[in-house]
Formats: sequence, C-alpha cells, structure tokens
Amino acid sequence: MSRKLSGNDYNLRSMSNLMGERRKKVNDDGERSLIKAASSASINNQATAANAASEAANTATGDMERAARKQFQQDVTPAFVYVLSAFSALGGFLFGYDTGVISGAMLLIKREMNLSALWQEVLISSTVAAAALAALVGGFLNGVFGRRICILLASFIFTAGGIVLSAAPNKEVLLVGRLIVGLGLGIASMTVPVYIAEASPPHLRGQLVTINTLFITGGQFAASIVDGAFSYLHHDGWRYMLGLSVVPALLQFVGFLFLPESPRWLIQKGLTQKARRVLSQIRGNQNIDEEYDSIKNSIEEEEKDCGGDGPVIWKMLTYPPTRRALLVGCGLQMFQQLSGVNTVTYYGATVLQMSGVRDDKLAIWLAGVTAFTNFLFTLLGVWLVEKVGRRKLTLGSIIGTSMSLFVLAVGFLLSAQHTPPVTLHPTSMVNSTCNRHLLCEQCMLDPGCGFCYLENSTAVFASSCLPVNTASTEKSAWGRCSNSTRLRDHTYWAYNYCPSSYSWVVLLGLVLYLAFFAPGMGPMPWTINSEIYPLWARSTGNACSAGVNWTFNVLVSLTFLHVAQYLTYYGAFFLYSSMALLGFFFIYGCLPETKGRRLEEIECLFDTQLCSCGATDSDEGRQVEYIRVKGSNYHLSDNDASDVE
Ligand SMILES: O[C@H]1[C@H](O)[C@@H](O)[C@H](O)[C@@H](O)[C@H]1O
Repeated sequence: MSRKLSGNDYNLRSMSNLMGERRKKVNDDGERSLIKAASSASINNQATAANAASEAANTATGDMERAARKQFQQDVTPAFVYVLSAFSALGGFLFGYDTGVISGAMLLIKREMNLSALWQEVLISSTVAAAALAALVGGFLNGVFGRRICILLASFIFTAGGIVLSAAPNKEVLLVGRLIVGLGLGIASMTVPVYIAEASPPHLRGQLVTINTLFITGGQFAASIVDGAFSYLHHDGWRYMLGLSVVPALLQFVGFLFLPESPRWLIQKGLTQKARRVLSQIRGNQNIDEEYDSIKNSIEEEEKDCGGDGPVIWKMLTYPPTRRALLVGCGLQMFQQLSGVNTVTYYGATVLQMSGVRDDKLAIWLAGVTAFTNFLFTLLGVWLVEKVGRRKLTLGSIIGTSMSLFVLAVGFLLSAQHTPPVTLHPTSMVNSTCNRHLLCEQCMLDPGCGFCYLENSTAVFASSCLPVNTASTEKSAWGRCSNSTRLRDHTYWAYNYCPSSYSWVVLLGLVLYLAFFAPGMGPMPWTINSEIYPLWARSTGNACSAGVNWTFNVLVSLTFLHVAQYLTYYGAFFLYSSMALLGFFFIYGCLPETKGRRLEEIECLFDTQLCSCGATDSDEGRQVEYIRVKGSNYHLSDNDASDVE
C-alpha cells in the first residue's frame, strides 16, 4: 500500500537535466564553487597517471551529483514565499491578539456595563468555544473552496467582528461580536499552517509554519501593550482595544486578494495548469518540473492508497496511516493545552505581583512581560526547528515544561505552607464567608474574598480577609482596603495571591516554563499537524486537531479556578506537570521526525505501529537517499549510479 520512499524520488534523467542546468548556471556566473572544485581537481589530475585521473574524475562526478542533489533541495529561496507566509501569519497575529486583548478590555467593560461574573466568563469563553466549532467546519470549507478563500473569509470575519465589538451598545451585541471573532479564529487557526506548509519548500517548511506561532505570541504581546495603553482611557478604552484588530484583518484581506491559491489544492482539484503557474510563481520561476511531477504523482497515488468511499473522516479512521497521524496530531494539541499554557500566561501577572510588584496599575503591564517572554522564546523555536528537528525539539520542550511546572508547584506549595494568618476578624462581618478564613491561603482561594494587610520590612501584620468589591477586584468592598488613598500607605490589598517570601521559586518556575514551552510545545503541534496528513486528509486532519486544541483550551481555562479551589494552586500545577509528563511519553512513543521531507513522503512514516515511531530515533541524522532507476528504487550507495540509464 505504502510507497517505500525516502529522501528524494526523482528520476535520473531529470536529475542529469538538473545537473546540466546547474552546470550552465555555474559556468555562466562563474561563482558556484561546485564545478570549480571539480575542474580544478581535473586540471591537477592531468599530471598524474591515467588510472588515478579516471578514478579521481569518477569520485569528483559522484561528489558533484551528490552536491547537486543537495543544492537542488536547498536552492535559493525566492522572496515571494516569505511574503506569502507573512501575510498568512497575520491570521496567527489575530489569533493571539483576539485571545489576548480580552483580559485587559474586560477590566474596563465590566465596570462600564456592570457585568456579573457569569457574563464575564461567557464573554471570554464564547470566542474560544466558537473557534472550536469553526475549526471543525473549516475543514470542510478548506476542502471545497480552498485555502485562499478560507483565509479571505477568516479575515473578512475578523474585520466584521472587530467593527461589531468596537461599536457594541450593550453586552448582548458584545457577545455577538465575540462569537463572530471566534468563527474567524477557528477557520484561520486551521487554514494558515496548512497553506504555509503547502507553499513552502521542504527545507524551510518547519521554520515558516513556526513563524505563524511566532505571530500568535506576537499578537498576544501586542494585545498586552494595547491593553496597557488604553487602560488609562476609562471611558470607551475597551472599544479601541477590541476595534484595533480590524487593522491587521483588513491588511490580510487586501493582501490575499493578490496572493495565489495553494498549488497542492489546485492539483487535487485537477486545475493543473493553474497549479503549475502558481508553483513557478512561488518558486521564483525556477525549474519546477520535478517538484510538480512528484507532487502530482504522489497525490494520485495517495488517493488510490486510501481507497474506499464515504466521508473523509471515515476514510481517515479506517486507513491505518492516517488514523495514526490523526491520533498523533490531536494528542499533540491536547497535551499542549493540558500543560496549562493559557493558565500560566494568564497567571503570569499575579505571579509577578506575588514577587513584590504590587502597584495595581502595573499589573496590566506585567502581563506584557510574560507575553513578551513567550514571544522571545518562540523566536528560539523558529531558529531551532530546522536545526534539531521537530521530534527532539518537542521532546526537550515537553520534559522541560513538565519540570518547570513542578518548580512552579513547589513554589506555590512553599508559599501555602508559610502563608500568613488572618489576625483581625472584624465583628461587623460575622455573616461574611470571608470572615471564616483563618489563613491567607484559604482567603485567596475564595473568589469572593481578598487579603488586606499591613507590612513593614520584615513581616505581615494586622491582616484581615475581606469581601472583594464586585465592580473592581483592585479593592475590597469595604474597610481599610476599600479606600484607594489608604492603599498607598503601607496597607496592601492582595486579590488572588498571598504575600510570600517564596515567590522567587514561583517566578523561577514561570520563567523556566516559558523558556521550555514556547520554542517547542507552543508551535510544534501546529507545525507538525500541517505536515503529517496526506493531501486528501489534510483539511480534515487539521480541522480535527485544531478543534481539539480549542476544546481543551476552553476546558482548561474554564476549570482552572475551580481546580485551584479544590486542589489549591500547587495541586493544580502538580496536575499540569503530570499531564506534561504523560505527554512526554506519548510523544516519545508516537511522534516521528518529519524534518526535511516532502509533504508527500510523510504519510509513510505512519505505516508502522504507532509506538514504534521512537525506534526511528536511531536513524536520525542518517540521510538515506533513493533515486528511481529504470522504474525501481535503489539505495544510492548500493550501486552508486553506475548502471544508470
Ligand atoms: O500555540 C499557541 C501559543 O503558544 C499560545 O501562547 C497559546 O495561547 C495558544 O493556546 C497556543 O495554541
């Protein structure tokens, strides 16, 4: 069933055509060292014996062929593919911006519209839930209308959503706007990585798709800056925060009016002439015959292989290689979210507050510090992905993630064990549940209460547990901490955290977490999913895995505060740490290396039983090259091209 191919499946005649072309090019510009080396070798050989000369010539020819083949794989990349990837990755930017901006916007909206806690939760999670649904529908749209139309549709939806949100007169319209944005998010999140992967040359694919996640974290960072800047505008500041997303959305829409459809999708739809044109446009008019033929043949073969009729998802589940790929793709997305990224980044500002930065106005900027760190380390991932490969990067990342979650949990545990007691129990609030808490830790875990205290250089004293102000968590409902003036004067209000001398351990855990998660577990699930399915299953596979990502995103973020209430913060982070460890074993057993392979070759990595993927480890770094000779596949080193037709 499967094609036993590895490396590059080019036929020899075209390989020598290619060599001819290259030779000409080299001679023309006289710059490439490849032929120069060979010719200088042959000049030197003139003086030696005829035998030695012919032997040297043979070696030189062999070297040349190998070098030419390598050069073919890594030919100079035309700028167009970068432009195309950057415009597509604006979808990632909007993903990050729209998911990130809401936390800052909500602080202002809830005051202005007097929102209950339920409405706040609904407005935040409705977008993610809509994204989960839209990602699934996006699979169908991608298959039928193509990647380009889907990206145009997503950017149109983002624009419409931004306009509705910024003009919303009430909370109901806000909800409609958030749902619209969610639809755009779902479609963009599954389409953009596929589009970039299908347009990229194999040696750059990982890097270019990973740039999409760099844009996600860039969008989250930009959102935190915008949140910070407009937080001073108490009236209508949120309208600017939410409305600004229209700018990148429009930019992407206009850009995509001029960008081409994915050549692979065109081939699949039988639009072969157009596909040729697009491929040569993307490859900067290099000779695309080889690439075009091999894509076309593989696509035809793939479709024959999977056989059967019925919906694509059914064919995927009944055909073992795609079933395994789907399991790996969805598993990666699930473990990405189960390792708690969105709670850690959301909690970042609080962690920094615990460490002693108490100015409330600063809190909103602190989220920016976390987002920036996430962005910086994702950049490291872009650099590493083609160097160390997807598998090693993901494995290293998830084990580091698990360990740093452990450090984070230990930090919270130490803080909980040394939590300050509640020393004052005002008689005027005997009926309040907050008055029952004897320790800061209990008080902090109760969403209705906060910790009010005085502090000198060595200790916390005169502390009470007070109900939080429903309009603003920045102060208590009444008492010492309800008065903003007094709050400046050695009286502190801690909501969601407790003063602790172990906050440095938590801070260390947070920094380690971002350093490990962002380069690998952040981007790799998206990158790998864009590669592991054959074309006929690619839209559906990515739709399912993106759907899993959004579903677990909403599950983890909605349950976080409850999990923390039942298991305490350290319990919650121990839980995420063990999830990440479980993820490590899953990835170790099931994820093969896809680096450097053409998309059409990747399916055969899933031919064998899932848990044997780890066995390919020993083959890593070994380049196995096959060429097709007289219709059969031979190992290059087996007969060194001597009986070539
Ligand atoms: O890959 C991304 C990214 O790393 C983000 O920081 C996170 O918020 C998303 O949920 C995730 O899918």
